[in-house]
Parts: sequence; structure tokens; C-alpha cells
Amino acid sequence: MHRCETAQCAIRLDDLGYEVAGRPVLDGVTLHSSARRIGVVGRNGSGKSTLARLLAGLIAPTRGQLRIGGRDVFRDRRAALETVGILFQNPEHQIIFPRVAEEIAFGPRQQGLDKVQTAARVESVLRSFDKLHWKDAPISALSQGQKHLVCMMAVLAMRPRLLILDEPYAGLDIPTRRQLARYLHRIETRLLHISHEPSDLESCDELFWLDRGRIVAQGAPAGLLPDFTAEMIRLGELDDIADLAG
Ligand SMILES: Nc1ncnc2c1ncn2[C@@H]1O[C@H](COP(=O)(O)OP(=O)(O)OP(=O)(O)O)[C@@H](O)[C@H]1O
Repeated sequence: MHRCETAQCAIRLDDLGYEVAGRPVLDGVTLHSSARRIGVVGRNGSGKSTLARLLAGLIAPTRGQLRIGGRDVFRDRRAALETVGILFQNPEHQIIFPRVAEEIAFGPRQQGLDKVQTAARVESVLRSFDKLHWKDAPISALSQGQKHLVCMMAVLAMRPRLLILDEPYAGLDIPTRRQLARYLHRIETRLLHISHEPSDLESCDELFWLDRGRIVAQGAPAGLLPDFTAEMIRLGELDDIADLAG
């Protein structure tokens, strides 16, 4: 297990809470990890996407403390740009430019790099995925899996210390999933992968189970995923599905 007791631990959440209209969506989440591939598993409505948005500094916790690499990513937006990147489920929600190079250049420019530095960053990330020939390609001509890769390259061009993946395989067919999984496997950046699907998380180093806004278990996937799957099957066998949303 990758214990980290210091303030410098890669991800450190202490008694984190997030409420909407007085209702807790996340409640007392304490999570410390410096594992390289961190997983968060949880069923629909357990608070996973809210956790992803908090980790990316997009929303502020209503209680507790959140530090990524020792930094407060909500209050310090500049630190957030250097510290954490998030890959959204749908590339269409992320892509804003018509061509690949422009899309990848946006983040480094936001970080204050000049045009020459940015062009070097764009080339370097394209080269690392053997996609230099995509530079001037119109994004609209790319497949869904290729668009995911553009988004990933755009985030990686900012050189974040942590990349958050919120259900990255949702809605993808098998070839596209495999393609994206291959790209994810290649990257060196620390990953926090969020999913409701146990098979997505088998290769994580450390896993956290989120249920109704709380961490109910943590450990290695081999120990935790069978318990999670058994519980999901048990819940699925209950008649009143409405009760499940709790
Ligand atoms: N801004 C908001 N306003 C109202 N309700 C919210 C808000 N944000 C989250 N919630 C509620 O909090 C709960 C958790 O939502 P969240 O999207 O974080 O869960 P999730 O685990 O990602 O779910 P799913 O797997 O279905 O995407 C849900 O019941 C959701 O409706």
C-alpha cells in the first residue's frame, strides 16, 4: 500500500464535504494516496463526478481540506493548471478549436508559455504519441477514440502532476475503449481513474470505494473489487430500484 502521511502526499483529502441545498453529496471523505494509478469505484449517484470536479479545483468543498501535491487547487487557479488535468467523458465538451494543434496549444498558452515554447510543447506531445502528422488535421475528421486522444494530449501538454479520468470509457465501443486504454497505459503521469465498472479499475495500484458520498473501503483491486461486485449484484437483485438511489 502507498501510505503517505506528509502534507506533500500526491492527493490528500481530509474530512471533505460537499453539500447541495443542505444535502451532502460528499460527506467526510478522507483519502490520502501517492499511488501512481489510483482508482475510485462507486455506483451511480455515489458522488464520483462531484469528487472529480473538486479534485480539479472546479468547485469548492463546503467542508474539510483538499490538497493536490500540497496545493489548494480551488483557491490557487494557477497552481491548479500546473497540478491537475481532467479528461471529461465526452470529448465534445472539451474541444473548442477546429484543428488539433490549436486545441493542444490552448492550455500551455493559458499557463503563460510564449508562442515558440507552446509550439515546442505541442510538437513534443504529438511526437510522444506518434501523431505529428495530425498537427493540422481538422478535429471533425477524427474518430471518437482519436478525439479522446486529442483531449488527452491537450491535457498532457500542460504537464499536470495528476490526470483525472471521469468514466473515460463511457459510451465507447470495444475497439475505441481498447485504443484509449492503450494510450492511458502509455502515459507516465499519475492517474486517478473514476468508474462504476470494476473491470476498468483492475490495474490500479490503490482503490477507493465511494458509496453515498463516503469512502467505505480502500485497498488493492484484487481484494476490493470482488466485494464491490458482489454488493452491486446484491443491490441489483432488490425489487425496489428507487430505493437504490438513496
Ligand atoms: N449541483 C448539483 N445540484 C443538485 N444535485 C447535485 C449536484 N451535484 C451533484 N448532485 C447530486 O449528488 C449526487 C451525486 O452526483 P455525482 O454526479 O457526483 O455522482 P456520480 O457517482 O458521478 O453518478 P453517475 O455515476 O450517475 O454519474 C447525485 O444524486 C446528484 O444528483
